[in-house]
Amino acid sequence: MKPIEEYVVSIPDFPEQGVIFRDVTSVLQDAEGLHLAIDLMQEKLEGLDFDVVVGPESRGFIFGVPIAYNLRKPFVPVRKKGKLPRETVSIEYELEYGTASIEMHRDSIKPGQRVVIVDDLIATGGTTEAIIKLVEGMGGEVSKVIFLMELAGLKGRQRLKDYDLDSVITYPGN
Ligand SMILES: O=P(O)(O)OC[C@H]1O[C@H](OP(=O)(O)OP(=O)(O)O)[C@H](O)[C@@H]1O
Ligand SMILES: Nc1ncnc2[nH]cnc12
Repeated sequence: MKPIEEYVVSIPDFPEQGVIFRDVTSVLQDAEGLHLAIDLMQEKLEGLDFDVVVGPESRGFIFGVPIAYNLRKPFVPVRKKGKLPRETVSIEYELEYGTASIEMHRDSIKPGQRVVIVDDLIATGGTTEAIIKLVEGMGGEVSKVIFLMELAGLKGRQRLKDYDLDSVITYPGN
């Protein structure tokens, strides 16, 4: 089997000049790549006691749900603004390119619950920082944050230095 890094196709200048887009679809469209990605991410949670997996729309859903299912945990989606039907908590944040607003249902995390956040990629860390604020605002504790890919040059890890963060593939730049 190929190493996981070889399944990722990198596209320069997408969606704008200067960004190197690390395309997760190239991993997903290969049966071995998909299997390996989920297994390697899940390994990062071995021995960890926690209550719930939280993942952001849309690429966080792809990895968060199978990991939650395999470990028999609930999955709580973080959605882009205006999609959730019940009472929400929301927050605005900045991305590597542009700004966004995300929401969670207000009753989705109970005080004291230990949360694992799962996403495909950390760039600036803005998305994860926003999710952490929502989770902690509801009284949850963030036990760990895991990614398939980390763009180390964008310093998301430093931004989230108070949290236990792990990734499968690290790119030194962006
Ligand atoms: O560390 P950051 O700078 O916050 O960037 C990383 C986030 O950006 C991407 O999602 P995006 O908001 O593009 O949404 P998508 O998954 O729907 O494509 C990616 O899936 C992460 O969630
Ligand atoms: N460089 C990048 N590649 C893929 N997804 C991203 N999300 C934010 N930055 C990204």
